[in-house]
Amino acid sequence: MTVAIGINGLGRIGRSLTRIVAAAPNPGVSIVAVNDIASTEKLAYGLRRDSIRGSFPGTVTARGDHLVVNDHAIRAYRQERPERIPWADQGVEVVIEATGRFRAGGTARSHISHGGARKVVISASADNPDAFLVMGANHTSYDREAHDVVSPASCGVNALTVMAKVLLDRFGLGSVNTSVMLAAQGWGRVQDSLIGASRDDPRLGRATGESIIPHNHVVGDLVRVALPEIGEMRYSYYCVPTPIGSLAELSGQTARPVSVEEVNRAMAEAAAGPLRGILAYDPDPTVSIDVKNNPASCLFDPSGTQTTADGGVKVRGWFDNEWGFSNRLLDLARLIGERLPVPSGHASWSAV
Ligand SMILES: NC(=O)c1ccc[n+]([C@@H]2O[C@H](COP(=O)([O-])OP(=O)(O)OC[C@H]3O[C@@H](n4cnc5c(N)ncnc54)[C@H](O)[C@@H]3O)[C@@H](O)[C@H]2O)c1
Repeated sequence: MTVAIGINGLGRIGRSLTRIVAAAPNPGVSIVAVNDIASTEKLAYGLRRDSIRGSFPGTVTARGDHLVVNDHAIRAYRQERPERIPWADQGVEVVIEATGRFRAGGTARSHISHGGARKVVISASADNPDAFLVMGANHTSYDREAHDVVSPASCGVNALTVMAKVLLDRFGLGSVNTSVMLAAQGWGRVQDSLIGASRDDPRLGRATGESIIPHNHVVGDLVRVALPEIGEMRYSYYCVPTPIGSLAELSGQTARPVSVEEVNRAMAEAAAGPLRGILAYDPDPTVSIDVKNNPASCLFDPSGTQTTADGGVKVRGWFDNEWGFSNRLLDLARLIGERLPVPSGHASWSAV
């Protein structure tokens, strides 16, 4: 089946979603509507020209209130408030909320209560969603009746969680400490500017090209939401000036001493087996730009593995913070869209 999706916000994430869907031979989703505060002409330009990904491999034009991607016409709305977007008019089932402005579960819910969509996926570590669902870790806990607004947490959480899951399942894992180095974001500032800095942390308004900027991201708490067995965690998060490509490192204590070879074999087996497509494994010496366009949540780097005789372990993974995460958003939209509950009075509704 094909899930009809709408995207609110055609920025870095929204454009990645559009490119991924356009390039896939059988994406399982169809983008039927988008919304942004930018004009349709600007949205088309933003898809055609991209400083990180290069020119669009196909055609994108603005035609009235539609964005035409290759031969596919997408209704483009221009509303500033989520409750004003008439998703139901286009048959949108799942909205991907990707503006970064409406991260609160309550606000995002208006895509359903006012816009007529069935479900919402927030493209960020949202505030108070019905569930945090990390693909490969706890996505099977999705409850189609109870979960209307879900969040896949963040790109860093996804990268850490899949490595933690392999270690936890194979060797037991506790006393976990993590670091994420996140590539530049759209909200970053070229010069110091404290006005409009994201959230309350003034350091996020500092010039991104000049510094490694610590950030109080709740990454560890969200890994624990996906993997509660992991227990207490400590975590650090840094914004770094690379344009794309981010790094996640995780250390902890295994239940018994393990060797570097055992850890790397476990990761390689998971990447070829149960976590195929979500965890990738590459023994070639890697730097951050090498992960560009990689669709996995985490590209495991075996050269980063270290162990100690008393059960200490440290692992390293790379992730394309836009591309990998956008692939997970689409995985989640498919998972949810294919399990939509039957509305009362529709006994023979499909996709049950
Ligand atoms: N970029 C990444 O690497 C990344 C990775 C994971 C998660 N995220 C999260 O995804 C969200 C979006 O990030 P992004 O990098 O795509 O941001 P972005 O700034 O590139 O894009 C945001 C888009 O939303 C539009 N917009 C702003 N206000 C709007 C409104 N009121 N109504 C409709 N559209 C509006 C903007 O015009 C822009 O096109 C953020 O919450 C971010 O934390 C980003």
